[in-house]
Amino acid sequence: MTKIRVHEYAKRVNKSSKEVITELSKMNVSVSNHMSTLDGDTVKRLDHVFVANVNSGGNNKSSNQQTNRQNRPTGQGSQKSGRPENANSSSGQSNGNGQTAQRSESGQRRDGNRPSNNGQQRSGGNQRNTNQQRPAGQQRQSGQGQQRPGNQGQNNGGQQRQNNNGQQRPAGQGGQGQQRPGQGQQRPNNQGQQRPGGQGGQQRPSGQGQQGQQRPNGQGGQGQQRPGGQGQQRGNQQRSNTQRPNQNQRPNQFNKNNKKGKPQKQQHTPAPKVEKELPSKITFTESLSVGELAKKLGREPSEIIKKLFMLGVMATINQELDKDAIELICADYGVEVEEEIKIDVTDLEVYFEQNEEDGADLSERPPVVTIMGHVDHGKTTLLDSIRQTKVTEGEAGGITQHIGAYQVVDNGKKITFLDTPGHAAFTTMRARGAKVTDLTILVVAADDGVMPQTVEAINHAKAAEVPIIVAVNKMDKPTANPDRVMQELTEHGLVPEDWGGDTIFVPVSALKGEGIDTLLEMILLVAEVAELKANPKRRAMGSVIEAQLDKGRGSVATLLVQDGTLHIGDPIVVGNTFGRVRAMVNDIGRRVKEAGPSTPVEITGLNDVPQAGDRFVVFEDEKTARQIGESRSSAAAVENRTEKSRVTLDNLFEQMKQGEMKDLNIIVKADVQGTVEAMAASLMKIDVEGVNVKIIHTGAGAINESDISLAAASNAIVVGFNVRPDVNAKRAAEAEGVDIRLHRVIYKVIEEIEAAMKGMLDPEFEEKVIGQAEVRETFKVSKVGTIAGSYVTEGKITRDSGVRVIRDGIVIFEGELDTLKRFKDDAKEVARGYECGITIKNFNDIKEGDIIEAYVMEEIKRA
Ligand SMILES: Nc1nc2c(ncn2[C@@H]2O[C@H](COP(=O)(O)OP(=O)(O)OP(=O)(O)O)[C@@H](O)[C@H]2O)c(=O)[nH]1
Repeated sequence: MTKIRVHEYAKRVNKSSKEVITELSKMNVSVSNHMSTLDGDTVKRLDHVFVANVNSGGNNKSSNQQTNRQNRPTGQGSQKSGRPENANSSSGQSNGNGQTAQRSESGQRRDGNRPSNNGQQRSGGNQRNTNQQRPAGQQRQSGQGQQRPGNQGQNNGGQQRQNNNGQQRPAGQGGQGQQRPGQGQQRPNNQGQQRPGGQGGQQRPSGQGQQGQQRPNGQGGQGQQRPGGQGQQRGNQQRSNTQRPNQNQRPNQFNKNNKKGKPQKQQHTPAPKVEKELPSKITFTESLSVGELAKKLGREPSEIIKKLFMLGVMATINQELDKDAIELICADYGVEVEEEIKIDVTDLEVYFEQNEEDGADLSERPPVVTIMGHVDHGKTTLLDSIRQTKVTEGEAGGITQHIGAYQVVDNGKKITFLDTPGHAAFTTMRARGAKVTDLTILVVAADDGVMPQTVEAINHAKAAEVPIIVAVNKMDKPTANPDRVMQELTEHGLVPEDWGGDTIFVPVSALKGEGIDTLLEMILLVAEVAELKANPKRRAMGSVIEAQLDKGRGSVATLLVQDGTLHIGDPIVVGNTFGRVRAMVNDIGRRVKEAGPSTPVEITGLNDVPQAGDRFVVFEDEKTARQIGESRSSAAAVENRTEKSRVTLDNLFEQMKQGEMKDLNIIVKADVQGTVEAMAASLMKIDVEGVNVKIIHTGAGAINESDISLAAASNAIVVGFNVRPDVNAKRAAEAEGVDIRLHRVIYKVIEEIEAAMKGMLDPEFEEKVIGQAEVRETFKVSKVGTIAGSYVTEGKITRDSGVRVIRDGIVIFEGELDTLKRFKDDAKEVARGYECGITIKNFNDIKEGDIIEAYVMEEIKRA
């Protein structure tokens, strides 16, 4: 015999689970609850108790059972084949035999009660139902008419109660006897709908009685439902009737919503929970919360939380999970995970990185060339010379116009020259992120040789990893000595091809236009080797060469198209500005409709003035361009308010730790070349794991603006040894946030940088320059020494300040101030704009024009 649960059995024998459990305990069979299973033996033993009781209950009972048994085989074809429990559910109407039996019972009881209650119930309105139920429940529970007057009283009113009681009490077993036929009747009622005809004929009389009672009693829905769902409805009603009394005993087994008339389904045997099928793969960006992951996996969050708990992670439903956690959980479910990388659409660099995959549509593009060199070595003359010889050649009548760049054609091939000579502009653009230049022409005057700015230019080009062609200029001059130039450049790593190196040297005379063709030829050669390519079919992108606000035309920007083709009307984002390309003018002042790769054009139509070096990108539609432009501009405003994160010795270790720094770029400036070299060599020897010291530029003399712009572009630190920054450099360093470290003792420089790299930099005091005075006159006074008649040009000089004497940008003495006087009186401090007399301890070699810098040591408050 199949195993059966206590409650199922209880239903089968029309008893409550409690009764069955009690009986079991009497039999010494221990069961924990109504869900416990009973084996065949126990069932037989129980049958012995319950079925025997039933049988002995009187004629009615036996007839009842007979009716039951008869009903099953005869009335319900489907029941016959199914297990008793399934009989009714197979008919789709009710939940199972056990339940049906109960329902039938209660329904029947109701019917049984009703005939005598009829009149009262009608007048009793809805209470009638409860009225009927309660007795039914009582009868069923006890079979002895243990009515609950209280309940009935509440529901039905005293009169009814009495009547009910009155009816039921005398019914005694007879009441049960009445139930049985009802039970028999019940089934046909339920089944009657399914199988019209069925046993309905026999049962109808009592069934009708039931209906007759219900209808007048205002259970309105029933009347309407009857055609389709009468049996169900009735069943439901009966069920509800049955439930109420049963709720005390089996609170969870019945649906309280049954008033709605929905057929109840198997609630006593909970169906196994059908779990959603797992997805084969899920995707996420950055992270997922536990709740989101659960949703994606189609699982309960609690299940995920449990799994996390097993992995040692205490999580809540809203907790964000990192990639590892997500992967672990998904691996546990056997689900594949993919992280979607979110692209910041407002980052224009992204578009530049993407364009490298164009493949088939790539075609050759003209090289973009910058001319650099020392002052007066002939950069402007060379640019003019190239332009005159080549531009006018092809474009007769074209009025050359300065738009910051121009193109020439040589041997049918174009070359684009950036018209702003000098490395300052070059580096400024680079500092803004623009990698515009493909090639640098280093102009060196043959009569002058390598000069400081020549070296600067070399280092700027090297830092930008741009190949160099050397134009040895002024070859027409009798004093020209190209060999000397070559010799000197060798020392800076530019070795001519003739000498076994790979640098191209072209002797030219910019003034006379000699050697220009060869120079252009060489440019094209280098460009060819570099295989410069672009895709003219795509939307344009590039960089701003220069931009200004024009009174009549508004914002005017010269753009260098680096890839794609720019058209009139294109929606464009330029730096933090946006708009539509309204008008385009080329380098010879002609209006053009489109501009291909490496072409410089001047455009109007932007909402604001961008900056040189800004990137531009054309978008599909104006709305996108506007959105991106606006969000960039607001982001830029926020960024402006926050400090720039250039490397400084103070944040070096932090940056190294975060893996942002692999090279520590240093620019070394010192008073004499020998010191520069010594410094550079010592710095190179610093050996700290994880970071290389890279000297990107060295030079003798004061720290100038160019050093700062190079430092800014290359994220470098400037180390000054016995030198000071000039005014412009100071301003630039402040603006760009470049760290300048000034020293007078070589080992201290090394020590400081090494300590910074090891994260041990812990200076307690910081020097703060408080003012500067210019020596206007000197007085030699015996015993006192030299008095410097000075004028305070900046800040203030105080009695207790330390001083430095600076001559031509070089610190010649550092020491203490001895006396500070205003006229004849000692002064505590002298402010800017006032004259004063200064003497310096142990130093009398002061001269007119010297700068006295006053400083104090301030304690640094560490964060
Ligand atoms: N003899 C001779 N003189 C030249 C040549 N190229 C330039 N010069 C002269 O050198 C001087 C400086 O030339 P620029 O072209 O202004 O030099 P630059 O490098 O542009 O100078 P800055 O703009 O000050 O950096 C001018 O007087 C030119 O005429 C040349 O090939 N031969």
